[in-house]
Amino acid sequence: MVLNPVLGKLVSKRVVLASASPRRQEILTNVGLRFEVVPSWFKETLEKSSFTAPYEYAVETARQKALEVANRMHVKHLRTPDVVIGADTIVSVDEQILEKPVDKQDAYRMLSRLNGKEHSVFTGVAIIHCRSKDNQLEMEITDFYEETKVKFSELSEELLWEYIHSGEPMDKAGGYGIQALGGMLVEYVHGDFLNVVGFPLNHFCKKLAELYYPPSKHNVQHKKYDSIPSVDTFEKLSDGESESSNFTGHKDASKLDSVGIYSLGAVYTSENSSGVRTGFTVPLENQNGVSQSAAKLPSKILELMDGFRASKALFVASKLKIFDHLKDKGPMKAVDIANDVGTSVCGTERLLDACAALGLLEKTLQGYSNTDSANIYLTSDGKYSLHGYIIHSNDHLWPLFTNLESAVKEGSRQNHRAFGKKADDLFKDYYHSQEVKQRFMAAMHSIARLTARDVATAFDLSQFKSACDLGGCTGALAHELVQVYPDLKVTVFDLPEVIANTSYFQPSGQHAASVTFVSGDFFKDNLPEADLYILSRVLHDWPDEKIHVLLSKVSAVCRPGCAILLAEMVLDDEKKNRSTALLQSLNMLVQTEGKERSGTEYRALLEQHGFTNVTIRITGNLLDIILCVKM
Ligand SMILES: Cc1cn([C@@H]2O[C@H](COP(=O)(O)OP(=O)(O)OP(=O)(O)O)[C@@H](O)[C@H]2O)c(=O)[nH]c1=O
Repeated sequence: MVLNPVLGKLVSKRVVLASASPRRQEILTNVGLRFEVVPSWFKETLEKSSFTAPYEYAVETARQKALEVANRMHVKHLRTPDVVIGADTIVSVDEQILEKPVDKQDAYRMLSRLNGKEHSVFTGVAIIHCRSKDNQLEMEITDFYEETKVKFSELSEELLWEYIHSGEPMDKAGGYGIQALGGMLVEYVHGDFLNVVGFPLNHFCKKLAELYYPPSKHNVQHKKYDSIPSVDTFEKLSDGESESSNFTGHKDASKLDSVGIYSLGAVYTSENSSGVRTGFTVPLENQNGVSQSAAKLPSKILELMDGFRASKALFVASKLKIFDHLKDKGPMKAVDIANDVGTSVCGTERLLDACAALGLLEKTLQGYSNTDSANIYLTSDGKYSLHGYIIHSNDHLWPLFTNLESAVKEGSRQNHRAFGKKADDLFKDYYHSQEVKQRFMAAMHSIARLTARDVATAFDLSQFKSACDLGGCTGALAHELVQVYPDLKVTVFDLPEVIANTSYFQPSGQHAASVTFVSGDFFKDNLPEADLYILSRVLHDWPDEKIHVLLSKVSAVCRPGCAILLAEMVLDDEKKNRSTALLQSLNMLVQTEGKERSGTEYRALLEQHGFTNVTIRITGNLLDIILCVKM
């Protein structure tokens, strides 16, 4: 649950935490923020002597961490994040900056320096708002730092070594963790405790308040919040505001400009720490005149309750090909669109308005037109069209999901309830009619196009000369692979009824000849020879028993030095963090005998078939990638 309305502003945005620190992830998760974790590859090697104050070093490192991730995601991935958050925590004592110790001796040196003294912990934070315009990444960076003073007691050598041998110091700035055993070393803390742990949550919320809710014009002299505004302030300020997930052009940004806190391109403001804490409740009087707390809007729950309405609005607009119409003819008035697609004017107008409010369309005096992302993702011939998957979601997944309750009660797929017939396996359902088969193939093609770059580039695959994409359907991934690795030859292996229908999806181009199609059933038939076997979104369709059949066949033809590459949504071991993947697992429940699995579960499946050196790359996108070279 999002407790804080300021954090609520991030709910509809794609937020990325550019940090591998489990503490930062926990602090932000605990307050209900939803985000993806994409650890930064920025090496913390800035020249310390070039900074006049230690906090400047922390802020600059935080900026570089966040910038590296924002740039990498923009270049590598198809969806630029809306917000990237980076942070860097350092300990400063006697004008020296202490980061994470490299070994036990280093930890000892650090802790000895801190022994019996007061030191400062600085966390620099950078918040980058991103948007992609004409394929260029535009960023607005805001940053700040927080200082907390910590004093260590006089500690004996014995205790210091005992602490070092616990292993706790190694991944922590200054060589201690105040939140755990290291708490025993500390005499006092002045300032924000969470800042020491790795993330100054309070200051972060104030910064967001400043960004998203700048003071109103009549109050413009108060340029900065030194407290977090109360709920009613937010509601008044945010009245009528639409929460587009693709950042600006969005109203928040124009508000930022109008009050001059920062402006597009003019980058960032820094400020020092401000320690005021205030609560979030708004006092109200009940009928007896007794003060009580106002009910906070459970925005997350309301959003979930409405989720199906938004999905269905998108589905219907896609089915009616409204985005295709607007791409060719927009901007158009509702009445003209209704005439063209043969729908009622009043219904069409409501649908268009809802789509505009959801950020899918733009509404101006001239009429409705597509947003940039509608042109790319929602038109049926868009560069990364999701049209096929949206129609599949509407026509196939929607009826299945209406039977989710039965699926949960019975623990099994619901195809018979949704479509009135029982098929032995998943693909028989899809391939019983030409229409359903083509719809399903278009859906798989949509997702494969969108994810292919990640699958192809998560690992360097240039040592492989041939690959076989098992269940490779239309060949979308195969074509991406041969673009990235021009020397690679890829065989797409899929059921005969699929292979017979792939021609519609083939691109023309110089590498097209490097992709060939072979029909067969990977559970029964011989597999083509290859150096690399790829299973992208295949294993999640099947129960463990069937996966063992498939992996043993792959293992049998896989020579030493050859490899297997899996692309799946990989769950965290505790199965509690990735809602997209966990919902996908429900999707598997309603229609297959498969499920989404954790890294440990995939590792265990692979290891049973001689694939022992498994590397898992969490991409932060739709699919994570697992590579395993056979020894
Ligand atoms: C003083 C103190 C620090 N830490 C951790 O120290 C790391 C600092 O290193 P960083 O470079 O800022 O972050 P990182 O862990 O390398 O992650 P990244 O953001 O990917 O660079 C962060 O983890 C913090 O929690 C604690 O957990 N407790 C404490 O009391």
